[in-house]
Amino acid sequence: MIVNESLRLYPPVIHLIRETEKEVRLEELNVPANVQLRVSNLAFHHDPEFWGQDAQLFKPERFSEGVAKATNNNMVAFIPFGMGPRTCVGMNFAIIEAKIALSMILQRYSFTLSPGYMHSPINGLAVSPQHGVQVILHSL
Ligand code: HEM
Repeated sequence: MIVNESLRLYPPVIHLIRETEKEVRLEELNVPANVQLRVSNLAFHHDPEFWGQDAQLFKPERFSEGVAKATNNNMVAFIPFGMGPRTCVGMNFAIIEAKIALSMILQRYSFTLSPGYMHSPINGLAVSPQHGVQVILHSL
């Protein structure tokens, strides 16, 4: 739940890139050939229409009954790893790695956010905390 909610609010990749091979019609939009389209998963992830008026809040319990329930079966509402034939090949690896790292830390420590932490996510190669994440570890 925590991993999913983090990926929703702060997807490391904020848009999916596609390029038209030939002219295509997207509803009322005519897109010529050879145009690069950037589809903002970040916008979908923050859309109150999909997530409610509290879309900006960190609420891991949204995912308590799984992704399908959280998104109301809307496939584009939550796509941190993209979708379709070019979906991320590292998705399972990345999720398992995050869970293993978190559980290794939580077996040994509890932690709180340092008062010095400044919330400032920034998009570079991937979204990351601009000033790092300072935490205070408490040995268990
Ligand atoms: C939290 C971690 C990660 C996130 C959020 C992420 C996200 C993404 C996204 C959004 C795409 C584009 C999908 C699309 O265009 O539909 C992508 C593609 C890709 N990712 Fe990841 N990724 C992550 C970790 C990894 C890891 C660990 C690997 C490799 C071990 C990996 C390998 C790839 C590859 C090879 C592609 C290109 C797939 C293709 O074009 O066929 N990713 N990823």
